[in-house]
Amino acid sequence: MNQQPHIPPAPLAVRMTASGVTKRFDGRAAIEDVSFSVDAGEFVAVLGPSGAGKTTLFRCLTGLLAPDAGAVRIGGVDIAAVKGRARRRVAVVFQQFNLVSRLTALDNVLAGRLGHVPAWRGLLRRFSRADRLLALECLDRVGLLDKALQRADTLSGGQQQRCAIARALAQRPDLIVADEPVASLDPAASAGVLELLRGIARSEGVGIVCSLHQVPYARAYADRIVGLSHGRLVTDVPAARFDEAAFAALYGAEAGAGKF
Ligand SMILES: Nc1ncnc2c1ncn2[C@@H]1O[C@H](COP(=O)(O)OP(=O)(O)OP(=O)(O)O)[C@@H](O)[C@H]1O
Repeated sequence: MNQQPHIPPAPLAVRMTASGVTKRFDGRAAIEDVSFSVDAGEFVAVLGPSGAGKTTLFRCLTGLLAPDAGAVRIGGVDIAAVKGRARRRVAVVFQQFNLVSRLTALDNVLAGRLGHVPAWRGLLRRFSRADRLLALECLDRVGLLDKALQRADTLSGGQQQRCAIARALAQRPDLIVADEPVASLDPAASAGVLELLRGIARSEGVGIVCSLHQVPYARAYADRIVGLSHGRLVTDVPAARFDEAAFAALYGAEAGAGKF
């Protein structure tokens, strides 16, 4: 297998735009009037204290929740208006990887093709040669080609997350939404996964939105940082400009500069 697998990049014009997104529960806004965009090839980190609305925002970005006001457009399409397989425009990477433990890494990555193949093929796991080759290329891209036939539950945490990223890539999405993808990993594995995500944004042209708890990771790996506080977007700056004042504005001065 080639050292640098050729996975064709998503069209460069594609990006995510959230405009005026508001979601209320029992009349109370979990997020309110949130607007930001992600360009193709861009890695955007979402920061914010617990309860700020990150989960609600991410559920709106993936189309799982329909906003009460505003819209999320991916490649110009309102994601809340598309159903089922059409949601393949957005791939999700989860904190707990969400792999099928008894399946091989390759079979897990092939699950990323389910939105592209006829339902009967998916049910019978009859994937085409082209799909299998693409899945292998995605495993190669994340450095796991030699683990393709290994059961997912025999992989390390970092390898499992890489496998989940390969599954997301196999979906050929316009946007990858990574929901605290390193919260379950040790520092070395975390750095590897974030490095990989940043590289994928660059080389595959996909947009990446990634929630993180550790501010230093966001500053080190993201292109831009958006900050949510009490459901509102209070920060949207290039990562290099996210300074101690921005940190204090987001988390409160008492949060402690040690976390910066
Ligand atoms: N299904 C729901 N029903 C009622 N209230 C909800 C629901 N989901 C979220 N909320 C409320 O919306 C607000 C934002 O919650 P959300 O889970 O989006 O925050 P978060 O930033 O993801 O927090 P954390 O980092 O702790 O997971 C909270 O006040 C929460 O109680």
